Amino acid sequence: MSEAMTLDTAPAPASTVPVKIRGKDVSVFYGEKQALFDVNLDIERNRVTSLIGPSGCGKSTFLRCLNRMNDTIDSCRVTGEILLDSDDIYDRNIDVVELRARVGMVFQKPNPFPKSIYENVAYGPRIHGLARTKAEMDEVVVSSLRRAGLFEEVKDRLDSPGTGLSGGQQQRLCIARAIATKPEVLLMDEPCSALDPIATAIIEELIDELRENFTIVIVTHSMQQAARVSQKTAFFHLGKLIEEGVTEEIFTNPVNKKTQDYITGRIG
Ligand SMILES: Nc1ncnc2c1ncn2[C@@H]1O[C@H](COP(=O)(O)OP(=O)(O)OP(=O)(O)O)[C@@H](O)[C@H]1O
Repeated sequence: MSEAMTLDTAPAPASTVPVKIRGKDVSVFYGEKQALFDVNLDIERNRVTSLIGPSGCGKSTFLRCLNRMNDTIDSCRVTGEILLDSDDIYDRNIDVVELRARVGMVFQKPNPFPKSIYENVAYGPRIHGLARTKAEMDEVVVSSLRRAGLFEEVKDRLDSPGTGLSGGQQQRLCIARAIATKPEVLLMDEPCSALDPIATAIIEELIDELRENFTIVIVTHSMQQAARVSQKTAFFHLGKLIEEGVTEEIFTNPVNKKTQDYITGRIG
């Protein structure tokens, strides 16, 4: 990766890609402690956006705001506005279960259910009523496994436990499970941190293919990974969004000194 070169380059032209999620003045508090400060960030449709920054800067907190996973933390309070297309996802009338079907999530550690490979993928479509017959469900399961790049490896053992797969296969199973409900957005919280380099490379390739059909937001500690997989990058520091823009610009021509310090390893 190139080192930051200058600090005085003109900003990139405004993007014309449609916005899928718009975060406006998003602040997050855990009890008295404020973890995010007035974050304004647009997530573009069918792009991969990386959230980067030092440990504790609020990347995962922001990611979890996007499908209201923070609702599961009692002390957590979110202010500001997050629009998914034109829907305010914090509106009282929003059905959170439906929201999480539209905005799926893949976690750091692969976490298949203690069920068969088939059932791991069929679970979401079943509870959301997305398949009426066994044939329809088979089709959803097979196509989700295919899209997750796992079908060929598991097609002869769909009834075996998902937990019996390798770590990288389990993570692809979790991706298949997440995309089986046909979400519009896929959130990935350090999806490769528990994987070896080969499994990581497979997931990174998959992310690139998936963006054709999904909008993806990924939290990563690896700047190399952000540079490889994302078209947009947002840099957070101490709960503030410091800088965001085209990935290549962020890594070669950051405007802010803190971004430059982070990408050149002086902070972090
Ligand atoms: N459940 C929680 N309760 C209280 N404080 C929390 C909770 N989750 C996160 N925080 C705090 O909020 C801040 C942001 O944390 P967050 O996990 O979003 O950062 P991060 O950038 O994703 O960090 P990392 O890269 O280490 O995962 C930190 O100070 C953290 O201690």
